[in-house]
Amino acid sequence: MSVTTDLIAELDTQATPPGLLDEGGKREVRRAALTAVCVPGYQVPFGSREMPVARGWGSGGLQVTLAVLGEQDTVKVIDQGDDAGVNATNLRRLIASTTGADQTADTREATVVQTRHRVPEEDLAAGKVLVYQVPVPEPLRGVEKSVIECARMHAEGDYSKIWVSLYEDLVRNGMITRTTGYPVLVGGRYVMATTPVPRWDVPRLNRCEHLNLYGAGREKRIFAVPPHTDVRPLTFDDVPFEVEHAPGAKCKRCGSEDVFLVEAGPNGGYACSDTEWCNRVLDGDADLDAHHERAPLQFLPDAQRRKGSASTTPRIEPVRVTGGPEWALRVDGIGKVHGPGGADAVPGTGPEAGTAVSPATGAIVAAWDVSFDVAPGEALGVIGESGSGKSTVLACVIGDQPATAGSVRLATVDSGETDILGLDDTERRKLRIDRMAVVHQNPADGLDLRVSAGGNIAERLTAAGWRGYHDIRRRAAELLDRVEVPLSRMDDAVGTFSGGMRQRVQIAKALATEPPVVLLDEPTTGLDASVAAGVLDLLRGLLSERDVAAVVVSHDFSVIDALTDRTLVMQLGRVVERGLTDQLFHDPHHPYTQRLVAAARR
Ligand SMILES: Nc1ncnc2c1ncn2[C@@H]1O[C@H](COP(=O)(O)OP(=O)(O)OP(=O)(O)O)[C@@H](O)[C@H]1O
Repeated sequence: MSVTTDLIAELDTQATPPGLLDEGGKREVRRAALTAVCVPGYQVPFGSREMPVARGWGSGGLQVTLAVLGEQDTVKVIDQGDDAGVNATNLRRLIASTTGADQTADTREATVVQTRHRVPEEDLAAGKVLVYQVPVPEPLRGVEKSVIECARMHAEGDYSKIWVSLYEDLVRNGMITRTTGYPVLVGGRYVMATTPVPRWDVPRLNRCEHLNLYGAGREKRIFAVPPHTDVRPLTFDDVPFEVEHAPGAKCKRCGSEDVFLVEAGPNGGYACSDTEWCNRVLDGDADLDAHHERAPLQFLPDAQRRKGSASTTPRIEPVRVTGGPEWALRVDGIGKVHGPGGADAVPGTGPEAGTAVSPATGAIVAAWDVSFDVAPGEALGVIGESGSGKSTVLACVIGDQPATAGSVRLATVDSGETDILGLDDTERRKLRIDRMAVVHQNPADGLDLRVSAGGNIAERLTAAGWRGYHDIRRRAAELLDRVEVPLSRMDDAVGTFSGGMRQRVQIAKALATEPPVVLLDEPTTGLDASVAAGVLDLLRGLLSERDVAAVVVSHDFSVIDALTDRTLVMQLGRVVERGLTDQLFHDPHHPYTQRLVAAARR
């Protein structure tokens, strides 16, 4: 803090205080803060300026405070809960000397309070502003590394990864142990990190009277909880949110029990974290009844409440339609051209031309004019050598690649009337929750290997709206049992599993929401022959006992023969033969099919 201290000493000698933040900068902060107030919980980007404190140590909070303070304001700064700490004292003096605002240590007198770790025990009245110094604004940090993916998840309200992190915490510790930065749903829309306050302060934000402004200098974000906004801590229906509290703990100095307590030091015991409140209680200058009434006592830990309470989450029924088309999935004329020309690149490619490369444009015609449908309870095989275009067709169907031509319909979407290729990315991603599941060749593409087997299944279930912790565990156990993963491994990270077990977990996850369509991309490639045979057996059983429509993509006729009823044979992006799998296997007509069958028989 020596830079800050020197600066303050210099500022103290000047008659007219200079500004630390130019007026343009303040305006930008105020504009961002206004947007943040209009969209509660949303992180608004702003052009964070250099401040005489390190980024991550309060520069965001300082900029917000400087931008909102006027000369008639009175500012208070707390660090941890204490007005007298070095950081708090220096920031308060710096703010007062550069803005002309009055300074105070009394929350009742302050119009703007800057804080790092606490909401003051004295509730802030309407019209007051609480500014937070935010070190980590992103609630998805820790569950998602990509900033772009975090933005997508916020935009789509896709918070299943946060739910999985809460699930994993419960599995490991029997309770949610997360302390600061507890995730909350603000205004029913955005998940926000309540950084850096303890869980004790989280319920106190709900429908509070004052304005909360959060400034993150390093991450260049401002967000807000305006007065009277709903702030709900994320928790499962059957796992109550709890604040930190040790039974019987009270402040050694003032005797308060209904406050946030910290350990008192080497001699043990507890003390108020909010030193102003503690002093006022000792001086008889605190409204104890009003404080007690608003303390988050209904959230005190209660082991009885934690055990076996029933969830209110209704069971999600498999999505099925009656009276619609006979097929569950219908693909018409799918085509994909990599490179220039679109449909104009197609002539001169395909099996007859002996190439997938367009003579006209040089583009690769990965697939063209591929059509099929699959009925509930039926499995369709798509077979071809490497490079024949089968994965491309699958990628177009699931939305991983935009198709150049064709249409894809699901009976469960608008009774098959809507071409799902015309839906936007968000809508297509939602279809993958309970309408259409994929089992990837590489389990790492379908699973988070750091998360437990149960947690991976929980991700799909929470995305589908499941909010009962015990229901989720029961469902995950049922599925893992069905795919023959020992239940003793349910809470182990999938990264510690063998390839065959990972594939089984991926299959369990794909089936978790009973989707009517399942797409399997080389489901046994990469597994040892005996392990692959076990997975094939399992899939055969699962597909026959469920009313799903399956598409199985493989280069191996023995996989197709084991699982499917009908098959398409693909070569250089085109379907060259189709028919009943049995027939194709025993009486292949096309020379290419004959080669594939011969290879499988060898
Ligand atoms: N992004 C891309 N850019 C250019 N060409 C591509 C791209 N992706 C695939 N291709 C080409 O499209 C053709 C079909 O590829 P695809 O991966 O669909 O075949 P596949 O039958 O699934 O093969 P594999 O079994 O090896 O995955 C191949 O010639 C491939 O090189």
